[in-house]
Amino acid sequence: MLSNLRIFAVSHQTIPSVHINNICCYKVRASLKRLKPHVPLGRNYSSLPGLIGNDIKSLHSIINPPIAKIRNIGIMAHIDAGKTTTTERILYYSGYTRSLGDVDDGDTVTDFMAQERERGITIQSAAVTFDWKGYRVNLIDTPGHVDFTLEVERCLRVLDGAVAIFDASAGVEAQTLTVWRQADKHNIPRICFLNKMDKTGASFKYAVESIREKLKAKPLLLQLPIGEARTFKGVVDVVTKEKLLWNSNSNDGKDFERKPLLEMSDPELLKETTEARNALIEQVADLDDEFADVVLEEFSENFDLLPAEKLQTAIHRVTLAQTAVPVLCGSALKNKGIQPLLDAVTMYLPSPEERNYEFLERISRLLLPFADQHVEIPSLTAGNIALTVGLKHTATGDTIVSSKSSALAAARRAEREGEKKHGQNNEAERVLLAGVEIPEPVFFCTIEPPSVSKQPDLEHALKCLQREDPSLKVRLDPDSGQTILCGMGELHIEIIHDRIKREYGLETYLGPLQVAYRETILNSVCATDTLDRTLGDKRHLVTVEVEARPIETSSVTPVIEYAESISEGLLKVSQEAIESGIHSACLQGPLLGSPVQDVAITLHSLTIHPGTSTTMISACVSRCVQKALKKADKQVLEPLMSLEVTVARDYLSPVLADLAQRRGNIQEIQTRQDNKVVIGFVPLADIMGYSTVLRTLTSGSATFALELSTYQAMNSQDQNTLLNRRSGLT
Ligand SMILES: Nc1nc2c(ncn2[C@@H]2O[C@H](COP(=O)(O)OP(=O)(O)OP(=O)(O)O)[C@@H](O)[C@H]2O)c(=O)[nH]1
Repeated sequence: MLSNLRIFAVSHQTIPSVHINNICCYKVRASLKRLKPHVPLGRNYSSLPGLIGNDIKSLHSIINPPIAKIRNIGIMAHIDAGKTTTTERILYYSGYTRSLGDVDDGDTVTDFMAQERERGITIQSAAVTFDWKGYRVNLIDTPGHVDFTLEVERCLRVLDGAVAIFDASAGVEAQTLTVWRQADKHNIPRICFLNKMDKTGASFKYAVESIREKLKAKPLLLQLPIGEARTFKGVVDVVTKEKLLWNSNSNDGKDFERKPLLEMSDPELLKETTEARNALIEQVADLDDEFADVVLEEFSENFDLLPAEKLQTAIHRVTLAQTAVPVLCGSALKNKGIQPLLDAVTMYLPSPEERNYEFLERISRLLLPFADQHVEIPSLTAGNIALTVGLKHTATGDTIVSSKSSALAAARRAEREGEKKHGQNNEAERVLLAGVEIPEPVFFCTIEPPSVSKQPDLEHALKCLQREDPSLKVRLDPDSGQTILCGMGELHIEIIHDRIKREYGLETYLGPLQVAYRETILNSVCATDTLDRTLGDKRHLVTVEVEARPIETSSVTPVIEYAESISEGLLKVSQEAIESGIHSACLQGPLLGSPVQDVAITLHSLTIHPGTSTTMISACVSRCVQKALKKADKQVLEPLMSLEVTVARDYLSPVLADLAQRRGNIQEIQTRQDNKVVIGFVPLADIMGYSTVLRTLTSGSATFALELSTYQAMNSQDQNTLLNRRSGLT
């Protein structure tokens, strides 16, 4: 079955079977005789006799690798930067070809159009597949000439990553800018390869600077060249502190030696590499909070102890996030630096499953429901209701469309037909079906698996249940590390508990049910804080002054304001760090550790020492806001429920008497036939276990409905009792 297949080009030949997430790349030629499969696809390869050219050595790539081991990448650059030469080396080292092709001799694999071979340029994108160290790489060599940008654009749509090749003597050239912008548009993670390091005038420093300045990208220097121009003989791997030297007697560059840099033999190079590695670690830590935490917690004293794998994983994440680009160098013509480039492709560029496409979701079966029976159907027309099976990323309340473009097309149609809903400006929003409004959970309790080994099973069960029921929230207690279940009521949590047992075969233990309180402050307060830490050679210094004041929003999302002097020059990354610090401080109030509601936080002053990481900015702002909240007069807010009890006339009095004891506030008593309907408000803390009590009071004749109305301030006596109870004093 063809499914989730990105078609790059169409062939008139029938393809026996195509596997998901491989790129299908048949060049369409006028004569079928010349049709050349550039991707050996699927099983039954033998059914394509005679289509494999003599220059193609390996057929082991027929076996389909796991998706995590696939890399769909493109090569892009300015004309003549060396894409085709680099591709030829890649094919040779991977075992795809037996000999090295040469653009200047007109015998390359990918430039196979007559015009391409004659002119030594790439016109049409060519695709090849090869294996490298257990990875399947589908590679597209794109044209560098400005006239063929449409071709580049067509390729970029199907790629997961790209290698941008530069002429190291020229740096960023005009066409590089164009394709770079196209790659930006398609959100393609990239690595840069500074080619032609052997050429007179080659300059690593200059090329890196031009990436920084012209492309406005942050280069991550993963290698340093050993020599330049005529003296270029290899590279240093900055991540592992090894030198890679190519054998000058070897014609094809297959042989090279990789050796750790030693103080004795290479003192200067080692010093330079250590400095580059430290700078790289700091740069990556600045861009990746997870890595920053690892560095700060474990390796801040000595970066040399940081394992290469940890740095590589973080570089992979940063590359994927496109907040920086790894830079490598070499000389394709002189056969140097290509093998580490291939390692970098598999290590840092994403697999298809790591990329977000517009529609990934797959429906495996379509069913018509008849109560608890289902009948499988092949298709469905608009207006019907059916069930689907196999959705992995969809949760209750989502709208599924076949693609973003079909959503937009539907929006345009809806607009033409005058069905435009008022107040919704975003085109895509207009086609969304009304989602479900998710109420705030008011109860919580801890949930524990029968043994630690069952924790992953519990997490899986809760994840599935949450997708089905968005009113169920699960979080981790930051202090105890326990899993907390937050739900709409006692019955809700009981049912979840029961479903985990029945449907997932897990016997779990629930802690006592607790009310989800909130907190607020009653007066304006200011606080200042300074965070000063030195990490490696780098000083992180932040000083901040904030004001917290009460406002009326009924929301736990704080309103954030900036003094004019700050907002002017504030970088987006710093602003995000500040806001994340404020949000995290407001999630755990000083009284009960509950979310803080109805506050505005104003940033009055902020000084950031150059080079300070965003993690440090966040941490300092968070600490300062917590300080301010602590200083203020505080108030606990409790959930107030609206209650409706339907009771037979004879039982009205005991029900009212009971509600009076529960701090109930009766608004109205209506008559509905023989019944009385009591409508009012009651604090949640006083209505726990109400169903059992009501059943006893009314001999099972009453029913009730409970819903969160608002959060109200507790009176000081009740608040003190609660605080004392929580702190274990009573
Ligand atoms: N000195 C030097 N020359 C190189 C290197 N790589 C490629 N060249 C030369 O640069 C010229 C262009 O190389 P190609 O590989 O065709 O470049 P391309 O980027 O594919 O060019 P288009 O397909 O036309 O965009 C050729 O003459 C190559 O021999 C290198 O590493 N060093």
